[in-house]
Amino acid sequence: MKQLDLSLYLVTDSGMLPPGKTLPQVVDEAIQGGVTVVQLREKSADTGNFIATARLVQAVTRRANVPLLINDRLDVALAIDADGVHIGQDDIPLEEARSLLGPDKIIGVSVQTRKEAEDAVAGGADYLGIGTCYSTTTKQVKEGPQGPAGIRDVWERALEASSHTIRAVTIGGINQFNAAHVMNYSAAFDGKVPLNGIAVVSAIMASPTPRLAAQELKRQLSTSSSLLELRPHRQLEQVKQLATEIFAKLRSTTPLVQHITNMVVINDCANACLALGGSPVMSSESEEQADLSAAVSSLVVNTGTLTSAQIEGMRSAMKHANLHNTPITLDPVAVGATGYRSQIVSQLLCDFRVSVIKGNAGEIGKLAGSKEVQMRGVDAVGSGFACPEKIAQQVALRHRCVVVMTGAEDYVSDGINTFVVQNGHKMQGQITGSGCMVGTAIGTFMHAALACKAPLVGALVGIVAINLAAEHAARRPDVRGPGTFRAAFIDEMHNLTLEQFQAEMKIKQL
Ligand SMILES: Cc1ncc(COP(=O)(O)OP(=O)(O)O)c(N)n1
Ligand SMILES: Cc1ncsc1CCOP(=O)(O)O
Repeated sequence: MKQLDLSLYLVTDSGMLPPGKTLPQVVDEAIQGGVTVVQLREKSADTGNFIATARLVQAVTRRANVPLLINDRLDVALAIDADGVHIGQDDIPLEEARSLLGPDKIIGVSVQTRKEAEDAVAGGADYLGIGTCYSTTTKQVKEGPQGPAGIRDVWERALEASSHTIRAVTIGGINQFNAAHVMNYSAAFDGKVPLNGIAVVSAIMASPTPRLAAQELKRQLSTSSSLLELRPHRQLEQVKQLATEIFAKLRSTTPLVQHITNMVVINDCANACLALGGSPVMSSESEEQADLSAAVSSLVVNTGTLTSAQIEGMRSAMKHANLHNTPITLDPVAVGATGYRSQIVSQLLCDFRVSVIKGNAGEIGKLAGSKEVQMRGVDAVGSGFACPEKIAQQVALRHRCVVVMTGAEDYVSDGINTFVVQNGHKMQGQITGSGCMVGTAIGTFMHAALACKAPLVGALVGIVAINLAAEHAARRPDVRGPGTFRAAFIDEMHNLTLEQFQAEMKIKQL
């Protein structure tokens, strides 16, 4: 196999150069920042200028021992003895390119579909450029963006067709905010086989500081590798031990937990967060999310009473949370109830990496594409799933996150490990917002959970803690109905001790 590190792949565009910088300078700085392969893409240069520019860039790439590929133009590649070419579906056919360049040169092929991937593999491509991932202003593309789920689909086919020998990057709209999410979400076969890298144009070419831009992208790539380690096989005893550690850690750290939540429950969620040991911040204004994100430890996003302004706030907060690797707990309230909500939630899941999705059976069922349990307003209707743990597991695998599906028993899965929580009290169903408070509880523990590299256990701790508080509240003699339960519920979140948590948690592994 040819030596080729595709992890951070720069495609040039001299039309985007920042003022005062030349193309070779930008390429040089980008390589210093960690770019591992360069493709010279000069769409408007005539042949003479293309060759002259290629020679200048080649002096830089050769010095750094980084391969230089030429976009589309075999004649230019041959003229300068480049390391290879990158060709698209409308360019010179792969077989002809191979016979002109010989077996040792690198040939990359752009693919958008499973069929194109199969053909490129059969034709002997060295790597694939799968795209477009997200919308981009750098190139006019014929088809809409595929999102990381579409990229995963093509990547899985390419791997199968090549018996796992082909390499690939994805391209289109990738930047420092979404690079880790793209790598994590597009990884094939239940997240086990990541792409070899990302290809970017504007994220580096248009940056006034290309070295820093490349460094930040590299940092995001290493975040994405570490995400693969967050889902080891777990044993029940180890989970209980970690759960106790996470519970104790929260009380000694007071994390700042930002909520963008609905207007029905906002006050209860803020109080629940405080009572559990967190510090709530309830801002949804998009303009302040960049600043807030530097201080926030965990983000809870709840779609209960969506407005356009709130959606903008969510998108901005989630984008910055992804940049800082801050855990996001998404509560897709009423996701199946209207087409609008479904579309907003699926766009959020396409664009941003979430650590946990928490929902009732109807909401999680909708995300699984199941019709067994449906939504009426914000409530799930129907007799329940024949196999609830499979639904939770399926959604966790699809979205590469932890899924908490609430109900009489609560299912928690990261796709690899699945647990059922048997704590809780039926009075939780008699007050509004108890589901939203589960989202708050999970979000409150999630910072401590990530510090222990255990998001699955963090979600378990959140749901156990709040369910135990409900059990304790319901037992109190002063609780005579939903109103007094609601106040007692918050009290008991505050009063819950580590010893009670340890002794009373009822978790079973499935
Ligand atoms: C790495 C990588 N992937 C895809 C493309 C797109 O190539 P193509 O389809 O040939 O389109 P143009 O680049 O020619 O506009 C690429 N250049 N690099
Ligand atoms: C060349 C190319 N091919 C598919 S999208 C694209 C441009 C990607 O540019 P950017 O990284 O700026 O979105």
